[in-house]
Amino acid sequence: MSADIIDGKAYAAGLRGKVAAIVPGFRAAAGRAPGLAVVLVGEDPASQVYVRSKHKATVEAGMESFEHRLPDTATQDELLALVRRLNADDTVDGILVQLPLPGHLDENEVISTIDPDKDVDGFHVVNAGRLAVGQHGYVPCTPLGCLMLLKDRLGDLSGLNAVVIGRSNIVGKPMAQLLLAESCTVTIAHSRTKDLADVVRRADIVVAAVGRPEMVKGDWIKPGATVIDVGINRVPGAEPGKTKLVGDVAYAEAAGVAGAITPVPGGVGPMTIAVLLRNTLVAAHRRAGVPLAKDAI
Ligand SMILES: NC(=O)C1=CN([C@@H]2O[C@H](COP(=O)(O)OP(=O)(O)OC[C@H]3O[C@@H](n4cnc5c(N)ncnc54)[C@H](OP(=O)(O)O)[C@@H]3O)[C@@H](O)[C@H]2O)C=CC1
Ligand SMILES: Nc1nc(=O)c2c([nH]1)NC[C@@H]1CN(c3ccc(C(=O)N[C@@H](CCC(=O)O)C(=O)O)cc3)C=[N+]21
Repeated sequence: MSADIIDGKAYAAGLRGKVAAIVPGFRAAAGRAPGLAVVLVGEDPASQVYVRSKHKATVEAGMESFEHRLPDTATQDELLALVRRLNADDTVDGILVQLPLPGHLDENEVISTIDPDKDVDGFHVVNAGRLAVGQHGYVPCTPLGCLMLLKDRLGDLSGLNAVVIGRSNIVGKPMAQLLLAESCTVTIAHSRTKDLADVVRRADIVVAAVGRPEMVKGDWIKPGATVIDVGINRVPGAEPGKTKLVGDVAYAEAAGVAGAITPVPGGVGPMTIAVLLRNTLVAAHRRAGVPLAKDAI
């Protein structure tokens, strides 16, 4: 048996296309384009790559991209001042501060300073609270992207056993909230979970967000289950000096058992960026008071 491959890259391209198709109507109604500000502190190479692909995708969708780069010597006060300036700037609908920040900076304080209505990452406690109680807000891009792939594949998720491995504020916890809101029976596993393999074996849906290369083995997967691999791990490649990306799931093994599985790369990663554009488009409509049909995006 061989699992269907869930093509996140193709789904994400479709979502970006939908966003791009809605932008002209927003421009006509609001007299400006939706705007996304991305803040990058320091020179981390992986972060630079992400920020560049976000910029490219934003511009391709017809939206305004404002990039702000600060040196890694930037102080907390300088970063907070920039965030406050972006909060006050009416042409900015979404603000994303690329994480992780250099160690001397306080991420929590930075995120708390972002206007929750511009928090298109969905990291502010106000948005985490809105998600927890079922109010409209902004949902973190990666778990929302995972949910879109799951619903596209499975339709109604109610009653399914879902296991989320990882309990971070940006992936695991909001993923569990979303699955709960879809009426799944949700288990959240983490580094202290006992008999993780047995917990995973009960799951109709497995979302792995751990950060450990190929930790989830094929024989942990219930036959026919849907496997969403959030992990992005850079490991040594076949040739010396080269690296490759692998997920948190042992892909080849798991693909022999699962019903469907996301690859790495080409699975969840591209969805994260597409959902960021989607969240920015929604923020622009809400902020400008331009109506957006509920099922438009
Ligand atoms: N595709 C994308 O767009 C994105 C991908 N990622 C990737 O997803 C992965 C997770 O990211 P993130 O949530 O930020 O990571 P964190 O490091 O914040 O969280 C990892 C979680 O995994 C748990 N964990 C660690 N070891 C084990 C173990 N042996 N068994 C079970 N659980 C374990 C931790 O448990 P505990 O809480 O007990 O320590 C923690 O809850 C990373 O590979 C990251 O690169 C992240 C964001 C976006
Ligand atoms: N404020 C903030 N918001 C984020 O959403 C955020 C962040 N900080 N910091 C880092 C993580 C990670 N993240 C990814 C985005 C795209 C891919 C992606 O496009 N991955 C491609 C491959 C990219 C490659 O080849 O390196 C893929 O999986 O196919 C991966 C990971 C967003 N993050």
